Amino acid sequence: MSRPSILISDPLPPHLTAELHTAFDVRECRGSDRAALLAAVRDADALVIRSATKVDREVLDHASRLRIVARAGVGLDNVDVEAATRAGVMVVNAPVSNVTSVAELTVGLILSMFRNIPAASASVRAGEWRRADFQGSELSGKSVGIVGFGRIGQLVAERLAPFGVELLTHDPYASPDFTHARGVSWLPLDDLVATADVLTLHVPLTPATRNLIGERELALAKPTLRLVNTSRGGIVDEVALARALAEDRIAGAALDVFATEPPTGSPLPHLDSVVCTPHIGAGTAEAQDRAATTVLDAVRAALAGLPVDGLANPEVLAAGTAVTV
Ligand SMILES: NC(=O)C1=CN([C@@H]2O[C@H](COP(=O)(O)OP(=O)(O)OC[C@H]3O[C@@H](n4cnc5c(N)ncnc54)[C@H](O)[C@@H]3O)[C@@H](O)[C@H]2O)C=CC1
Ligand SMILES: O=C(O)CCC(=O)C(=O)O
Repeated sequence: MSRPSILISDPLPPHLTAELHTAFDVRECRGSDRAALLAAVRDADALVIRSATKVDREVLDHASRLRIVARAGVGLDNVDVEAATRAGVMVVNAPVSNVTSVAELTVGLILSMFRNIPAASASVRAGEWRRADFQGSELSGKSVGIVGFGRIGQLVAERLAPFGVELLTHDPYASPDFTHARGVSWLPLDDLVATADVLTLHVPLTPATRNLIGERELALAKPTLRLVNTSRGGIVDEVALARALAEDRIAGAALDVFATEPPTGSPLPHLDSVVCTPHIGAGTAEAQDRAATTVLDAVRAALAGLPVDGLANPEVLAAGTAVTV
């Protein structure tokens, strides 16, 4: 009998994938290369992805043997979970794997903006010594608005509290009692945007959150607002953001994520008031190890016909459509 086949289409830590080879036929491809993905997924019993692989109906249609899609990270916006469920394919992610890493990057990006760290560093590297040009502001005493009070939003609040900031949040699914118990005031989104000196986004990308921060919201902001996006590019209307920054209607933005990655052709990375990073919120050894361990355990269980913890679509198993290989 042939060994079950695992297709890995985004990079995972090699020291964790090496041991798979003893029990499985492990193949790799680049998920961003659509033709390669469609060809390779035909023989796959499990598909392991990160954010660069889009698993939509076309991929599922090419994958008649597929039992499980395992997303080594949090966001499932690149997986059509509904279509997978209809196809009887389990979907699993690693929801707590990178929370600390993203919260820490968020704090770093906020401080980078307040103290002009990237520009000051580039200037010294260029042989300059322009101290007066890099006068910044203290974070202490400022209002920080957290959009989305889930795992990452809550940890960002916890990490920022010692800086002496006023913590505010908007999350339609978190009650004011819940946020107040954690020292964070709950506000409607418009009030949050209008009050904040820092607005940091921690929501999933869904039809309801696409362009959550657009022209109308940015028009409510104070000119001192600094926006941080370590969630997903599509949550901010990038055209409206570029306009608000170019017209000095807000003070700055720090962006780890973009609507299209890499953001070829976008004016945002070229604006002096923008700090940007290439989607590295989860880019730490610890987070990558946690994410890979979680999803590879799920893959091993699924391919052995054992129960899989934390499925994003448990109804697949309830319907009895998952088949033991
Ligand atoms: N830059 C990176 O490398 C990473 C980015 N992410 C992104 O961060 C997102 C958030 O992650 P977690 O906090 O772990 O997810 P989570 O599911 O724990 O929290 C998301 C929160 O957003 C809230 N929410 C949903 N719709 C909202 C709306 N319209 N307005 C305000 N709040 C809303 C939910 O109620 C929930 O509390 C992920 O979905 C992912 O897209 C996650 C990990 C790494
Ligand atoms: O490492 C990755 O794939 C990106 C992490 C991410 O964006 C997520 O976990 O949602």
